[in-house]
Amino acid sequence: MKVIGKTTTSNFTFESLEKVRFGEYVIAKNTDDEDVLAIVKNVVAENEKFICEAKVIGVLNNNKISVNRSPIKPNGEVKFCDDGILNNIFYVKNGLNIGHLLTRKNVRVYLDTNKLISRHFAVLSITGGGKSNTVAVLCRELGKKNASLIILDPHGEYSTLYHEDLEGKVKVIHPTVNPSILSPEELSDLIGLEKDDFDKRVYLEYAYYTIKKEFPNIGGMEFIEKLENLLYEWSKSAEVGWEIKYYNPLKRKYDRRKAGEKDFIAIISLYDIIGKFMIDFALHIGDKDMIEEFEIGKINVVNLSGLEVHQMITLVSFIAKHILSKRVLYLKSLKDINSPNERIKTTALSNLKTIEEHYKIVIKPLLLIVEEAHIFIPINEQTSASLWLGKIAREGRKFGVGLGLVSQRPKQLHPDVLSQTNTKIILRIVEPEDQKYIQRASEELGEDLAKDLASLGIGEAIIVGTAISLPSIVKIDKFDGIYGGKDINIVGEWMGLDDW
Ligand SMILES: Nc1ncnc2c1ncn2[C@@H]1O[C@H](COP(=O)(O)OP(=O)(O)OP(=O)(O)O)[C@@H](O)[C@H]1O
Repeated sequence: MKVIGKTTTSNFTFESLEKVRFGEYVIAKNTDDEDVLAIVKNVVAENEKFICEAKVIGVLNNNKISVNRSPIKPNGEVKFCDDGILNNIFYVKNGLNIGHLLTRKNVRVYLDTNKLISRHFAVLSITGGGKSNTVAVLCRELGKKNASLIILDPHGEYSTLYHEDLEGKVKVIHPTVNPSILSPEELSDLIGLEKDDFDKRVYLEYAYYTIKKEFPNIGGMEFIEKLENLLYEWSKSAEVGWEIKYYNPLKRKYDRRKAGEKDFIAIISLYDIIGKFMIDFALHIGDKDMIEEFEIGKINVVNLSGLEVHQMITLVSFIAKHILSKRVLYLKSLKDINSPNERIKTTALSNLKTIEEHYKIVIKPLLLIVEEAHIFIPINEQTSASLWLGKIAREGRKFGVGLGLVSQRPKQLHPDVLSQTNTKIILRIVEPEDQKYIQRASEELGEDLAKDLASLGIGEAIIVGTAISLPSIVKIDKFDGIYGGKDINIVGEWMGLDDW
């Protein structure tokens, strides 16, 4: 194969008598006689020849790639890059072995585990493109490294996650929340109060602090029942225009408030909402703190299926907030135990004891994978979940809390958070708007790769970012275990009716 026509430092054309495919890796010499690795970006068949346009990747030395500063030697020889060189380029020690180069079945592609997690990542594709399979393969690889994972799973796709390498490592968590450890704000969100429903939110807060004051040790459903009873009493007082007595935590004393018609309406509708919440959410109200259930070194799958969106958002916000804050507190306490200040040291020791007893998962770095991330980090509003997931995206790297966003609606994802995901695993994206949106969120995804997105097959991904040696098209392994992602065989189930 031979270079033809003019060349530059970044592109050249060559002709070949043997077949060359898009995405193929070749080596040519530059004018400093260095080996330059390039990737075929376009092939034109002309009579018996193939005219190929190649894009320079960089100068090859000892399997490392450096910037190419000299034009490709005109009329120089071009040869296929052999698998051995590519395997060395794409191998990463302690990396995640997720698949092979699309054009090279024998070249395995590894992702750098530390860079993938510490700098966050996103898995994006149209529905059916292979996101869940990709996440399952990542779990398989991370499980081998005893990773601490939390998967927030709105469709319950990972509750059936099984692989022989993950024996005993998958823990499915039925999301329960103890309302008495939520903030009044979180509890208002959880029962479905609108952000601007101030009247109800104020009375919920009054009732919340009054019950906390009068029954400091109750939790779970008992706490909600006490709230409901108090609201009922208040509604009776408000109905006849009496005063309402409530505990004010700021003044640390009881206050009184004259209740009128407007208050009565707010209180009685709040009472009804709480009653409905107790019925709809009963299975998710507990007196334990869900965070205590997460186990270190395991894949903790929080099955959110069956919940309403506002309930999912509140639970995800609660998990993200408490995971980050407990991890930060743990690391701070590890430093504070060496403080000369006795009070700081004692507090730190007590915090470490509590965390090591109840919240082991934050003792080591951990990864939070958010499926259907566009629900929780929407472009058009600041939800309580996006507040805390955004904090993890911005600050998590310092504390060893990684974020993995999975979405089939990239352009509905908040751009600030998507752009914080340094590595992008992008499966088939057909919508030009989605392609442009992803491109704006990741500088490595050049025009040439972006236009390939629509032609990717199932499980074929363009991977860009710091966790992969080179931006590449990778065929992700088909997960050789079980997860909930396989398509339902609709006609097979219908035809099976004959046997009913
Ligand atoms: N890398 C792959 N190799 C072979 N088949 C794959 C691969 N990835 C996914 N598939 C198959 O494609 C189908 C859809 O996969 P998957 O559920 O991962 O897609 P998805 O993008 O998560 O879809 P959804 O958005 O509906 O969850 C499944 O039947 C799966 O077995």
